[in-house]
Amino acid sequence: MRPTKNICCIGAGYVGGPTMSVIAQKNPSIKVTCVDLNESRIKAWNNENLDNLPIYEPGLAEVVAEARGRNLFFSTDVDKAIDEADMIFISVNTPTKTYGEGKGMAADLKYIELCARQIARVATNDKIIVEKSTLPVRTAEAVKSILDHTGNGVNFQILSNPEFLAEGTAIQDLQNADRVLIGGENTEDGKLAMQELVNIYASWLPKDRILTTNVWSSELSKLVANAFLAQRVSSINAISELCEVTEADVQEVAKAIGKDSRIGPKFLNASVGFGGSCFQKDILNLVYISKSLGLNEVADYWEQVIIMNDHQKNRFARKIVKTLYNTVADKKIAFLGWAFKKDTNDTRESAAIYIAEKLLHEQANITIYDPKVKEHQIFSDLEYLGTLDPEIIKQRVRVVNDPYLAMDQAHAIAILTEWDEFITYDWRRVYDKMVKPAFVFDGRGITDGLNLEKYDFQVFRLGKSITTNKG
Ligand SMILES: NC(=O)c1ccc[n+]([C@@H]2O[C@H](COP(=O)([O-])OP(=O)(O)OC[C@H]3O[C@@H](n4cnc5c(N)ncnc54)[C@H](O)[C@@H]3O)[C@@H](O)[C@H]2O)c1
Ligand SMILES: O=c1ccn([C@@H]2O[C@H](COP(=O)(O)OP(=O)(O)O[C@H]3O[C@H](CO)[C@@H](O)[C@H](O)[C@H]3O)[C@@H](O)[C@H]2O)c(=O)[nH]1
Repeated sequence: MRPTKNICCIGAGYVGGPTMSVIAQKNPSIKVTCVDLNESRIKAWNNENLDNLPIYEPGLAEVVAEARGRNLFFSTDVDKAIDEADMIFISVNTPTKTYGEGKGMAADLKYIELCARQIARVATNDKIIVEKSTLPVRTAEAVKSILDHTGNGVNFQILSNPEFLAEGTAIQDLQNADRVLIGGENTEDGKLAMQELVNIYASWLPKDRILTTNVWSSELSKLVANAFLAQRVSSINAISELCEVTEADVQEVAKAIGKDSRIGPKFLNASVGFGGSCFQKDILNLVYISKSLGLNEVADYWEQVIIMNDHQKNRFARKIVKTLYNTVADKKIAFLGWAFKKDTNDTRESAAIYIAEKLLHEQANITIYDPKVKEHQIFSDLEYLGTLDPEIIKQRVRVVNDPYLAMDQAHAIAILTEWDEFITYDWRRVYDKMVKPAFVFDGRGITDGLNLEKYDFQVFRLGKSITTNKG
């Protein structure tokens, strides 16, 4: 097996872009080419102005500035990059299927299959293929079958190397990963291929954080990691509802249980619901796999994590309507935040989209401010739902660049993303300009330290009963 001098990554998205940037930064002697069919995305990756990269991630621009043009390249010439590469990462999207068998549950593997067929068609020498995308367990079998039966007598080794970075902290997560997981075949060639990939990560990570397993354990571990993380959020969200009716405070409960080292303090923030492109998709995939294998109790167990998440979003929207005297019709509701979490411009599956949908069905007017999400993205998220009349969206939704403008003359504020800047606002000024009584619905648990009640706000924070300065 020849040493890896040339890497190609198919898919320059939220994973491919940052991951290849860090691999290139840490391995200056390896040429890394990230390719994508999406021309505007590649153009943005090549933009001179680093503020215009297609993805916002703290620290990403600095890494790209260091490696781009040295040993990091972005291109739309997929065939050329495949042909030149010793190792090919597949980092394309694997969304939930929207058609046919498994619709709404299974992962759509059409992009993966297209990549495998393209590699098989173009490759003229042996290559290591790395599954970077999140895939159902045993996908490597299908990839191998396509490569082996339509190839040109070329040998392929398939590795599974799922990515665990979280958006908003991608660069930090990549540079200081808790672990890297590499699954491969237990054969001579399989072990050599795994070693090639271990070497790449070992240029910056301690060896004991690089785990090697069989392919199936690696593929399945990715789905399981996300299922466990999301389960913690749904668990604490379930408790938040119980807190609201018992005068317990979910933040105090989370702190108390998190001190137990067996439970740990992370991922216990009650919220308006988890979003992002991964949790829901990957759990649905796990549920689908379990059902397909006849493991109905296993499927039901994990499905409950999603059911609780949907419930949390619904009840937050209902709480707003109920508190505003059972009607939000023609009232102005200010949204602080649209991204699914702070420090990202990604809005996929963001809870804010679903809260807006419900309030628009109640004929509310919504004014949205998010420090990183662009107006066209917000409108496209709402139109994509397919449940709202486009005319209604146009009439009732406004996106503004100034948070004070968003909150001016609002009946209520809904905090839907935990952006740090929200707690720095002049809340006295906000209060003075709002319709009274002025309500704040905190879906992210960030307002406690602000003591908004002192300005006479009526505050609902998930997991705590409504509070006013009168107690
Ligand atoms: N977003 C995350 O935080 C994250 C973290 C870990 C794992 N993952 C997984 O990584 C995978 C990619 O996720 P993402 O968020 O980067 O998706 P993305 O949609 O941002 O990027 C995927 C890119 O692949 C490109 N693409 C698709 N088919 C192609 C082809 N045949 N040739 C060239 N380019 C092609 C698309 O144009 C797109 O730009 C998914 O399986 C996801 O589950 C995502
Ligand atoms: O205590 C918490 C923690 C998270 N969330 C929400 O959960 C969602 C997901 O957050 P996070 O996991 O931080 O971001 P992702 O980028 O979706 O990352 C997850 O999904 C990725 C894609 O598979 C994995 O690689 C990561 O390890 C995994 O954390 C967001 O809406 C968060 O606001 C909460 O509501 N409460």
